Amino acid sequence: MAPDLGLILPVVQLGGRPVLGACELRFGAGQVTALLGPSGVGKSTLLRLLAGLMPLPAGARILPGDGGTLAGRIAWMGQQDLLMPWLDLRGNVALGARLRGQKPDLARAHALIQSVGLAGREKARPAELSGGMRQRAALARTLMEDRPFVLMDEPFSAVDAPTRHRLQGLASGLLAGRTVLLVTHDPLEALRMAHRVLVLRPGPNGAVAADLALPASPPLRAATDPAVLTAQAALLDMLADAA
Ligand SMILES: Nc1ncnc2c1ncn2[C@@H]1O[C@H](COP(=O)(O)OP(=O)(O)OP(=O)(O)O)[C@@H](O)[C@H]1O
Repeated sequence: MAPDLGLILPVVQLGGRPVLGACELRFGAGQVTALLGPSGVGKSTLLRLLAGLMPLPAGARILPGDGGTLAGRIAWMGQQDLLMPWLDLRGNVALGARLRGQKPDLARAHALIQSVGLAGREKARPAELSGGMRQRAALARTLMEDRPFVLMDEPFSAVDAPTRHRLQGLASGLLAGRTVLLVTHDPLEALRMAHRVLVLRPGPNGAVAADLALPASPPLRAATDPAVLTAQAALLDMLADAA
């Protein structure tokens, strides 16, 4: 199982204004932690800081539970599939290794393509795939990296609701055992997939408005689960108040 992940942040300033309040967070080992909050609260900023896509402010610390660093141990999946239009599906899934000048493990690529339900489409270019298929390809490419930490920034928001529902199920199974941060605007997605939901709030006075540990039952939860529906209503209220 992947280690847990600690993050200590002072107030994060962007463009001369505070975005994320100071916080000390620990994301559970092998768990999915969902990050919700109003638009602009700093959810993507938090992921970008962890991914090294922006400089850490003075005093910030990233603390993987095994004492190592995050370098080379993060996979990223975003809202856009970022598939290369000139590569076929297999080429896209195996892209990371090729970019690093390594020989891709094509057997692994094939197995992942199968597990996301795209067997037989290996030669298809992205333009020949539906939006949901492209996100499944992006999921396979993310998992191809086989990293313990996975950062997901609204990974399913660009697809229709039934496709999103299926992708949540697929991703939950395939991400098991990894330490995942999932940014989403969708309370139901958070409640179905996550072990824990953090609601972020704007301003400098502490980044976390609510910290919900979800019932012990592992993801994926049923959308019809009464506990999920009650928590969904509470989260929607909380997000509406914070917006
Ligand atoms: N490089 C930057 N320079 C200045 N301001 C920035 C920069 N990056 C982000 N911001 C601002 O920081 C705030 C937080 O942005 P961020 O994208 O993290 O929010 P978010 O919670 O992910 O929003 P959304 O839910 O709309 O995607 C926003 O007001 C944004 O305009």
